[in-house]
Amino acid sequence: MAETQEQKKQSKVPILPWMRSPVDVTLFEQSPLALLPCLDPRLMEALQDMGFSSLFPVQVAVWQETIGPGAFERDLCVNSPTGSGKTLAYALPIVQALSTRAVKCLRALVVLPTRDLALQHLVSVSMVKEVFSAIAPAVGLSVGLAVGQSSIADEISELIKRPKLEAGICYDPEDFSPGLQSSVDILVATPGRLMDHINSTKGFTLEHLCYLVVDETDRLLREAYQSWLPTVLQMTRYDEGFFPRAPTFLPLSLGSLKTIRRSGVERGFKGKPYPRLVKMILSATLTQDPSKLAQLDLHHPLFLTTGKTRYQFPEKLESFKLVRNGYAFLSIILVRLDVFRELLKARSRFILNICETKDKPLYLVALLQKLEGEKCIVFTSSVESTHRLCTLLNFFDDLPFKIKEYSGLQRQSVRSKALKGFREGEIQVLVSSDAMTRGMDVEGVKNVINYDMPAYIKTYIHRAGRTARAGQAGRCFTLLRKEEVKHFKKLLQKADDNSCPVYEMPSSSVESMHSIYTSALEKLKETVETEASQKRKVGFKYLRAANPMLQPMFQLGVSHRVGTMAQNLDKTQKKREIENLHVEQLYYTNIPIVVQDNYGTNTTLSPCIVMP
Ligand SMILES: Nc1ncnc2c1ncn2[C@@H]1O[C@H](COP(=O)(O)OP(=O)(O)OP(=O)(O)O)[C@@H](O)[C@H]1O
Repeated sequence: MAETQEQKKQSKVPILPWMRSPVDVTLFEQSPLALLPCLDPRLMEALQDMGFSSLFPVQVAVWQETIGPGAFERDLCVNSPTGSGKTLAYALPIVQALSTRAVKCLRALVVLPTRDLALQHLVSVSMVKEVFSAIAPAVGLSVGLAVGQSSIADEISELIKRPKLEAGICYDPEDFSPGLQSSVDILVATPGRLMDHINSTKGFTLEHLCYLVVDETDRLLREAYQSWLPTVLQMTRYDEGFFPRAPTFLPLSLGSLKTIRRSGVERGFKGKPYPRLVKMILSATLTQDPSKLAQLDLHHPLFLTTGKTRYQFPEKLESFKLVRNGYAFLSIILVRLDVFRELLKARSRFILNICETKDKPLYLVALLQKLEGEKCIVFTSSVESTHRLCTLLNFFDDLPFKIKEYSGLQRQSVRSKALKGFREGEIQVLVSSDAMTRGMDVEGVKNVINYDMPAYIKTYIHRAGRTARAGQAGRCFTLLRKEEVKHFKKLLQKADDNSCPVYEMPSSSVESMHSIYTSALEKLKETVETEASQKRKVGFKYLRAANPMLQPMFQLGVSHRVGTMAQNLDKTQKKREIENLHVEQLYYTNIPIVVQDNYGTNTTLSPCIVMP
């Protein structure tokens, strides 16, 4: 078969030698649980309780290299499409391997990206924890979570067994108590919280760690977070000689922590005096960049991938594009001319943005109607447009499906409720920003709609991957403006995919909605104005709460509120992703307010709205 353009391009990109001869996951068959060699019967039962009767190909391939003949001898790099079952692929062998452990201590660490703090990562990280929690107790193992969902004090009491002392933070690294033990065998963590525990939690140690999983590696390697990766690697590195190697780069606060791994053969690495930390890295869009992969210090890595191209879509995913029809567009413009003139006069950037979206909302509504209430996720490019679009859609009267928004602008409780409703089928359409693109697993999502075209192929892959999961069929629609068509074509070529036909949407299906659209736009305009004035008030309210008396509370990790606060205060600051800050300290001065993030960067919040 002739090489495609993308394959030719890829062959010119320098890749690491071990990546040139991968194990092809497509050559593996789905395997019934009963035929899986060495599977612990207790785990088989747990899997059956989850409703799983067989393992997917990627899970079989990883099993072969871990519990099977591969015997964990090599580090694994897995590139497998969204929804192919990567989580269980690493969870099952780790749990099986640890099932014979005699003493409880932290032996497996799974690190996932932070993403929008307090938003998506909590969902996807919790999902990873759910998978472990569904199988680990069957063999007497326990699983913990360190993601900043609860206060650090609560987290510590979950993770560390303290015979006499109550939960608390160790501010003095010298004050190391040997009586403390890990309550968990497996920890699922995000880098920020992991570093908090490494730096401050008495009794938290990685010295027994046997397995390190870096899920969604490409994304995680972008998260430096106080050098979490080199720190973890350093803390788990055993000394080849007899004398402990002094840590060379660790921060002072880590000085008292043990960085030399215990020797032993407990993990059964034949012929090796010291246990090697086994690493597994996984993604649907795994990086091939040698410099990035070098950070992981992989041991004799084995590359497992699906198919020939770097980016693969799920087998049963169909992609379509919706391109604006010239006549329909013109007629809509004519009908809405008055509204647009009005809107253009307005100064609010929200309203100007509405103008830019032109007829897309109408096409979206027509498409949703055609999909007849099937579960859909509609992706937009920002939290603001998520909110506006969802508000607008809800002004279309009599739509026969329920639409909710899912974004970082909402309170956590509201978001959780929306997601629960969506999972349970009470809500059929979820409008979301890219917060939901990675890792999110909601059963029965039949369609993904890119209301705004994704800028990168990786974003497209992860968005589209919310459907067609676990071997199910799914469709991905992308709404395109004329000027976007070329860029979109190029984008798909990166995944070597030219099969994205135009989805026919007759102009008649949108024409009948003109008047209702006009009135919905008017209502949206009013809502946006009302919300803008409310937001100013909210700014005052939050700042009043930022009283110096509350500082200890923030230091104990009640930090999301500060993030939310910042988000509500200043739109330009938001661009710098203030909502993602994990705030360590909050200083209150009259003017201005400064928050400090995990990188040690101070960010000044707009002083003009500070209440004395
Ligand atoms: N052996 C199995 N049998 C049936 N369903 C499975 C099996 N393994 C995983 N699943 C289901 O497949 C879905 C996708 O799994 P998972 O979330 O692990 O995929 P993934 O490859 O990590 O996807 P992403 O890259 O999008 O995070 C989940 O709903 C999971 O419950």
